[in-house]
Amino acid sequence: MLSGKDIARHNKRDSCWVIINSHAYDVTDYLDRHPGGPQILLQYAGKDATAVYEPIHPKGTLDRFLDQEKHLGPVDPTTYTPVTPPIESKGDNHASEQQTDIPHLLSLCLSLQDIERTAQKLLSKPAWIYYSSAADSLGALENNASDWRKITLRPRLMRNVRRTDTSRTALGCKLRFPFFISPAARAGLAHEDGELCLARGAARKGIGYCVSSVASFPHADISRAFYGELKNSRGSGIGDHGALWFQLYVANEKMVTLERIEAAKRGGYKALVITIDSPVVGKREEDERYRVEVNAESLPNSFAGGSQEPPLSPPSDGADDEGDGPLPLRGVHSSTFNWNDLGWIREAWQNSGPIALKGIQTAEDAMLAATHGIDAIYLSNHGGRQCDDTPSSIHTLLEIRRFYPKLIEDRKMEIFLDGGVRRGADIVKALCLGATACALGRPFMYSVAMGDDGVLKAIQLLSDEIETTMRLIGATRLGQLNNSFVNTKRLELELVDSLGEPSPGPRMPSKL
Ligand code: HEM
Ligand SMILES: Cc1cc2nc3c(=O)[nH]c(=O)nc-3n(C[C@H](O)[C@H](O)[C@H](O)COP(=O)(O)O)c2cc1C
Repeated sequence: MLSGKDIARHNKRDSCWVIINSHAYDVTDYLDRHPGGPQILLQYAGKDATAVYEPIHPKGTLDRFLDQEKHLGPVDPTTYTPVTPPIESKGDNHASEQQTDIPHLLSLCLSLQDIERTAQKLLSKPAWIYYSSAADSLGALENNASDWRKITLRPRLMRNVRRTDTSRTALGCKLRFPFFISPAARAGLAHEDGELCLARGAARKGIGYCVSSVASFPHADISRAFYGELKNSRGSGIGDHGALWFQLYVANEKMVTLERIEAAKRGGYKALVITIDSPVVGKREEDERYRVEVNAESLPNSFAGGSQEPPLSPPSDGADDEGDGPLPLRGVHSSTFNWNDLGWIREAWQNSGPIALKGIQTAEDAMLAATHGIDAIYLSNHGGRQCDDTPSSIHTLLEIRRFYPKLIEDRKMEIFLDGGVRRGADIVKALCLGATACALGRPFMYSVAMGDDGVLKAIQLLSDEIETTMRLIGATRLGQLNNSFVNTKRLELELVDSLGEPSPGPRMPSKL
């Protein structure tokens, strides 16, 4: 068995070992390929990195990304000092007492905002920061929250609205309600069952769940949880509704992307939702601040004199157009991914279901998606976590309506929206303007803090609100919703006067 002393000797760039969960790993050759950058690995060179590693990486990361020969074996735990994050692990409340009374807490949740407030008390500090953070000055996040209110409803009255039908088909799957769970990484930070809670909840209630590439559980387990629950729901009339889709991040290494697509096919995921808004990861300052604090307190000397870069700053000077060389700053996913990569992705997916592009923020890119034969566009600014001061998805929908109305009228491409959706009325507004369905990210992550019951409650709250709003504006079926039910004037004042060229710009062959 190795000892802490053996590991401590490998504390430099030319030989860098770390301890994770009492096992040693040689990451020397992995330094420049590490999506979180080499700096953070070098800070922990020769030391125990478990406390920082664990909350960030999905289970199985070491097996998937680090060659087996670099797994050096167990380290005697009496021979080194584990580094633990000094910051208290829970939020600002008595979480352990409260966790025992989840049913009571849920009974007090009458809206998604209530679920968020309750989750803030239950979640660990790193989980709360990771879920709630957004990019830069939070401008995009604020647009997401405020734009829904700029559209008002125009109720038509004196209609028989006793019975409503809220079902819809999206990406070839039947849904009981016109919303689904947005892909969000690392649900395991909120609950030990993480994504499994979301999968079971979606199946039980007959809604869609688009699972992140970066899930805390293997995609096969999530799919088993979903289809297992769907089978149990048969007979209740719900079992033929519900959908499991796969969100794809195109990775720096083509092999990793191909493996993800294979996992999606094997797991019976019915659509591929490719995220296009993340050539680099946004500058989320709360996340970065937390890491700096943890590192500074665990390793007091590593920031002496402020001379070192914060951990998420790998060298950016060598980034080039060829897709090789060091990763660009915050280059967690592929930064060369472009329209010409759709060819090999399609080939690998082999028509296993529709393909959607997630992260469209302009009418030009919506048009380009149509010319590339994409089945669905998913308007989103990533919950304000990527580029700051970007338009909300409902703003982008209005832009498309103004400049390319045919994209909506033809109904050849389905249209999804997410970002700041917190009320059933928001979803009704989007549907009035031509959206197929809406999705929610953070509210569902917060609901996971209360396990399966939390997820079911979030779905129930939202579906109740949709039905009530439909009745109050005089609609009984989703097909009846149209733009006469909404006043969009305020938000339309903010639209651009003209568009740029809907061309992909300079010719960009695939570099992957
Ligand atoms: C030892 C083997 C390691 C492997 C194979 C590995 C692998 C990965 C992978 C695949 C990602 C991308 C995950 C994603 O897309 O969210 C990542 C991100 C990251 N890793 Fe590691 N990692 C290792 C060790 C560490 C250690 C020891 C630390 C810190 C002490 C660390 C800190 C980070 C950070 C900060 C990110 C960026 C997370 C984000 O902003 O999304 N990693 N790593
Ligand atoms: C914690 C968190 C993790 C996310 N992870 C992913 C991801 O892995 N893939 C992706 O395409 N989008 C990801 N997103 C963006 C969501 O899919 C979605 O666009 C966003 O959360 C919608 O905004 P909302 O949180 O206001 O509902 C993430 C969002 C959050 C909050």
